[in-house]
Amino acid sequence: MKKSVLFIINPISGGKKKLEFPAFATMHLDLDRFNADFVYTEWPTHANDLAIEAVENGMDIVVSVGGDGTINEVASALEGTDTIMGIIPFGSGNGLARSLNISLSNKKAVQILNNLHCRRIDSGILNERKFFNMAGMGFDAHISAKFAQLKNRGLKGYVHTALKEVSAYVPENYDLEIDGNHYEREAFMISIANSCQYGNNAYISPDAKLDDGLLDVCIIKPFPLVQFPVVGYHLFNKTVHTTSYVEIIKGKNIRINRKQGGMVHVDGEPIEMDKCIEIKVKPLSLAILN
Ligand SMILES: Nc1ncnc2c1ncn2[C@@H]1O[C@H](COP(=O)(O)OP(=O)(O)OP(=O)(O)O)[C@@H](O)[C@H]1O
Repeated sequence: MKKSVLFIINPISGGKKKLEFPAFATMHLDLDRFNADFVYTEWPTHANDLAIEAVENGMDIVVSVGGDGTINEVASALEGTDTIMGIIPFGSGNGLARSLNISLSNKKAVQILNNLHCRRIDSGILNERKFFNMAGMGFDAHISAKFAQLKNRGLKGYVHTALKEVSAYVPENYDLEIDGNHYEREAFMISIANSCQYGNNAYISPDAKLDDGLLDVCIIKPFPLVQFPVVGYHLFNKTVHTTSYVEIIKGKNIRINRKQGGMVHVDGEPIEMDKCIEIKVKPLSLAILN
């Protein structure tokens, strides 16, 4: 029997037009195996509504056509259900797709769906908000909030925003409890990594595995601004965890107390939250075509 598949397309992700996508996907999809439908999101969070509806309607597969934010909305609906997720990377950073080795070529990404090969990955939950690639607080959450206001998405916009904001940013103090152990740290930012990278092959936690039942708490300590290019070099060289600026602690149950409430991000989507953050891992809770 043919599998029903719904493609949920974010028209703005990655700053790329996607008007041709349904015709393109139909051309490369194995139509002996799939009945395909396509829908464009019309507002932020719409992908989540559409994916919830698809699960209720008994769709076999829902494909996110977008970046990590779109994946987050779709996967949040699919996680813990029998509906399988597919990914066509069309974002700015594509962190999860890259970590899963899903090709950035649209044609190859569609052909991956044809194989119907499925794997399960862990997900994280941060104060009731699910995440699948990366969550965090501190500088990157601050940048996510600024970036969300930009019309011009993409790596260039992100780097430009980060460079503009970094000199004025003040590191914060955090109390952490990770699987019962306590730590007090001053940090430029804290990333909770399910996958190994933020996106664009910036590897914050090169050893992180998507299916090990663990999250990697990456504490990025304050560093002199002149070291910014050095830290950047190590990020892209998969060696940042060997520098004195990054400490990584793996765990399942994580509690982080800040001095005051502020921005947090889940898969790059900024959210204002209270000062206490509780994070848990849900092992192997999402099935993905890969
Ligand atoms: N029709 C729409 N109009 C405006 N915003 C939308 C629409 N559909 C989705 N969005 C929002 O677009 C934002 C960006 O999506 P997404 O994260 O997938 O792309 P990206 O940021 O370019 O890529 P990445 O996260 O991989 O860097 C999300 O916050 C999502 O809620």
